Amino acid sequence: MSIAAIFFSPTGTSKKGAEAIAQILQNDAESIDMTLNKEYKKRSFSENDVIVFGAPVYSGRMFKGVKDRLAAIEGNNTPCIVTVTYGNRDYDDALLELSDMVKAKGFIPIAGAALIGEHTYGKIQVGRPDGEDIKEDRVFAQKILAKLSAGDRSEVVFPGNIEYKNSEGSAGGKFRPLTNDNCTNCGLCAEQCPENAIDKGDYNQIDDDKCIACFRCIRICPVQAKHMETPEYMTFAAEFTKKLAQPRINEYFM
Ligand SMILES: Cc1cc2nc3c(=O)[nH]c(=O)nc-3n(C[C@H](O)[C@H](O)[C@H](O)COP(=O)(O)O)c2cc1C
Repeated sequence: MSIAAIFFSPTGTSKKGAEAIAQILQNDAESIDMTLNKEYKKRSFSENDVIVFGAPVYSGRMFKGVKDRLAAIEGNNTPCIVTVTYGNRDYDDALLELSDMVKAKGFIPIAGAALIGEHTYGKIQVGRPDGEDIKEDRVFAQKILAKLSAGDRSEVVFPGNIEYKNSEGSAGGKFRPLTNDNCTNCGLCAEQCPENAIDKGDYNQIDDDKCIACFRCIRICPVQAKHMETPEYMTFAAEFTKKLAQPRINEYFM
């Protein structure tokens, strides 16, 4: 039996939840990071394996590129746990969409969760998932273990609209990070950009069509050269932070 966490996680919050759950199921669970847009090794899982999927909510949906990345992954009646992480606004149809996506690939969602993570924009639920969230994830994972050991592989039906919102799906956000004079041309941002949107010869240049505004480049830049400190963004971020101040709770389904 192999247990793996498979995730798309530009700023690392979805990774935390998926890995926390997978590690309770098996302490040496594999981590398969599908954040980058590249050719992934084909993987096929059996009915004896268990996969924990994780991805962020983008505009109430899955980012379109998640489906492309999952092309390399195949289940064969493989039980799975679907988790989405969202920034305290709402997860809308994203959990249902991820569940439908993996079902089409041969997985059986026997549990799932909509988890709170720090929002990419503004200062919303900063630091989440925190220690308390991870504790809750672990309690949930213990319940999954009990379900599995009872031989119960019943599928969970998740909330959401059958006709998902935003019919086009999510292509990401509209903000385009800038680069300041701190840049040392180390190239990390371009290497780690999930959609290869940053020009490898000129890190100032961002391909508008490719960038998904995930802000991974801002989070990982070792010298804080990538930023989004425009007056428009700062105004938006302050208002958004105020609007989403009331914390929501993690929701677990089994
Ligand atoms: C383009 C974009 C759209 C987002 N849409 C939503 C949303 O609809 N609802 C929400 O609560 N959070 C939304 N968020 C916040 C992310 O879901 C949240 O920050 C998540 O924790 C990021 O996951 P990651 O760290 O795994 O990349 C959005 C973030 C981005 C970048």
